[in-house]
Amino acid sequence: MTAFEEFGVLSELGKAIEEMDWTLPTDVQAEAIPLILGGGDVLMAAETGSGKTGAFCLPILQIVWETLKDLQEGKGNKVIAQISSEWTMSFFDRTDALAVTPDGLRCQSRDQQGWHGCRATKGVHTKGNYYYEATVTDEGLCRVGWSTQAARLDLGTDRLGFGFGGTGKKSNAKQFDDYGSAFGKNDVIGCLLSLTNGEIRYTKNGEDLGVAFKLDQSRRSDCYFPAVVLKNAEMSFNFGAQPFKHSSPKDFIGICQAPKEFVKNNVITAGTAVDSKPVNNAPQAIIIEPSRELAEQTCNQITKFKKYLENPKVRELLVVGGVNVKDQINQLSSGIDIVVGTPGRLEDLIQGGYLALTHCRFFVLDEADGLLKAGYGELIERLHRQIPKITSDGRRLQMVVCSATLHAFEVKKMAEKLMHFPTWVDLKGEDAVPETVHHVVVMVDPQKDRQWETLRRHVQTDGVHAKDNIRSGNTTPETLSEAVKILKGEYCVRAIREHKMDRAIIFCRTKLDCDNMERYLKSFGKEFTCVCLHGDRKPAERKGNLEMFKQSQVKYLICTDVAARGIDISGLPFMINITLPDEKSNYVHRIGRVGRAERMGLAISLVSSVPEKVWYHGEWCSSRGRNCWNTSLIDDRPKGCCMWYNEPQYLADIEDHLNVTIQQVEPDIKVPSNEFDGKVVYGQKRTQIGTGYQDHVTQMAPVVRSLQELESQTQLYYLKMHHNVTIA
Ligand SMILES: Nc1ncnc2c1ncn2[C@@H]1O[C@H](COP(=O)(O)OP(=O)(O)OP(=O)(O)O)[C@@H](O)[C@H]1O
Repeated sequence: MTAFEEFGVLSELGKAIEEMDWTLPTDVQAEAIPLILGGGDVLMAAETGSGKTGAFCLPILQIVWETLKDLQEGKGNKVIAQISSEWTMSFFDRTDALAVTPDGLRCQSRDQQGWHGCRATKGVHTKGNYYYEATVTDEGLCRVGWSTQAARLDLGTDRLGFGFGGTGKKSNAKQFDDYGSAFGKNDVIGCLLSLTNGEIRYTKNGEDLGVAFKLDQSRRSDCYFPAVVLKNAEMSFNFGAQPFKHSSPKDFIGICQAPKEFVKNNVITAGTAVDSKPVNNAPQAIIIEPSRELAEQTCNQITKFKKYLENPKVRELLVVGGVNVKDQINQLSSGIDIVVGTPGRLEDLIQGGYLALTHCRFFVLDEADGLLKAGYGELIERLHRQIPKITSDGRRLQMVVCSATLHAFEVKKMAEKLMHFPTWVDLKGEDAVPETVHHVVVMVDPQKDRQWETLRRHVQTDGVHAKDNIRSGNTTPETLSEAVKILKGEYCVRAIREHKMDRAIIFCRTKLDCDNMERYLKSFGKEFTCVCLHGDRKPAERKGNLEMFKQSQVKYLICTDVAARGIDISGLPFMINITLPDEKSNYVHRIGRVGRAERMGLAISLVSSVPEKVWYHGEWCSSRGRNCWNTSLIDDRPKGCCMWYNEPQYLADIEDHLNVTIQQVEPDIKVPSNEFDGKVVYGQKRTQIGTGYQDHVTQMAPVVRSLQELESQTQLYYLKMHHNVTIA
């Protein structure tokens, strides 16, 4: 049995994992896998390269496969049997996109296009006057009332259903007539059925709205069930088990007190109800990733894990922008179980009706803080609203949210709003850098280092100073800023040579900086082979370039923050930050491209000691940077597209956030590795794995000894005081 199987992972998955040389689960995997398998919502905060992808992909893949297997064996609907002795809304007599909470007393549908309905587990017949309350708990369209078992779930659209809607209309047999007044959020609608008089009436916040319907004589012996239909709305129900908000009108009793002989159970129960069979374009899991590269990487990981999961096969699909959408639509319609994608394309397919959320039971936000900071919060909420909170086979939607920098305000707010009693898997309690990453900064000071005045070959700069009249010899902020840009190119080459970097990822601030750096490195010929990865490169080129770098066909990958998160290049030894990111969490992600999976890595950040003028194209820039030469500052009038970048401030912010002082090295970029780990070979597995247990024991021994002595003294005192024992 593999170590993973001990955590409840299927042996088929264990076999695939073994082939990948994963002998032991990482800490985050050991904690998160059982939680997800157990049905919980999880917030997973763990350092870069600690194996978070496996921690959510493995249990999800397992549950998806087990569900498919159950269906194949005809056990699909077995999952829950609703407690039949209670009056609740039915988990079974409902349409797919309507969710019922586990207590059966709240219904929700987040489909904005269609109506979705549900009936109660019991109904009344023959005799008596009955009352229940329905409260609007969220904005949207609702219709509530009574229907027979044979009525359509779209209440009020046939002769057997009687509804009162939020727009102030009553409806039966598709006839909508004015009645009472409109109602909305927080209004309490009382639904009254008098079988004695053959009448249906309603109250709104306790006020009687009068008779709404008279039941035909021929229909009086039917059994009537509380019923609701919702369009992007939510209602809660009280059948009388709790005190009513407005006491039931005279001669009416709470429906849950109806005498047994006048009550019938809803015949649609587990086993006969809504089919939980998969619908082709309705996957069981949706995983959202912030970049195409990361989505592809996660999807590939699933493909590797499922190698031995046979009969049925789990079908995964990558849904990202920049690729032919028709192929994705075709694959969706031919059947899919797990979808991994970027937010924009996912939403396009969902809104177009090509991807349905009705069977989704896992909603995963990888790099969640990044998604939220990139402005996808609303999109995430929109999708979450459309996913039924209880799936068609009666299981609760599970949300998994992860990142190496999950300790962000936005994440906590979102978790409170969308997640269901989530468990934090948080090994450090704050954003942290793995011990395998040796990160240092080099100050680039153009006043001390005047090489820039004489360098014959240097990197082409970004042109922000085109109109700034810069000259060597003068010391204007503009000249020093230009000098920094030139020096940074030089320092980058120096870092590469000093550490004999044959593989490194180099982060620049802008796409233009990347292009310039690429040209500069290429100017050295074969010594520095490199490729570029940023948002202006075509998808095929991006993919090809990343692959070339992964396969070591080129030495350097030059990229913007598009590659900061998640990208996993095995054993990558070095990274260079040409400029620090202004978003502190991205520092953690960028340097986390090295030092992954227990291998050592060196991250060098170049930090300008003087302000550096840089491009900053906001929404006011009509071309969003392409061929924009507006070198005025953003504070100028008219507004320009440049700003002064204060790197020492960003460095201080990062140090403050991580609660560390980052080691500074001299401009010769010699890194004293002894302070880190004298025997370090970047790119290799760390020599001292684990907690340094032996050292630990030696350190702790005297403390344990003195504790033991204290304990023994205490016991002696106790015996002396209470039993008057004299001990020699
Ligand atoms: N149990 C394991 N044993 C050995 N290697 C593992 C194990 N789990 C994951 N890995 C490897 O560790 C590397 C990092 O994993 P992964 O990409 O999931 O990290 P992550 O925590 O998602 O990092 P990031 O925060 O940067 O996205 C991968 O190459 C993966 O194959």
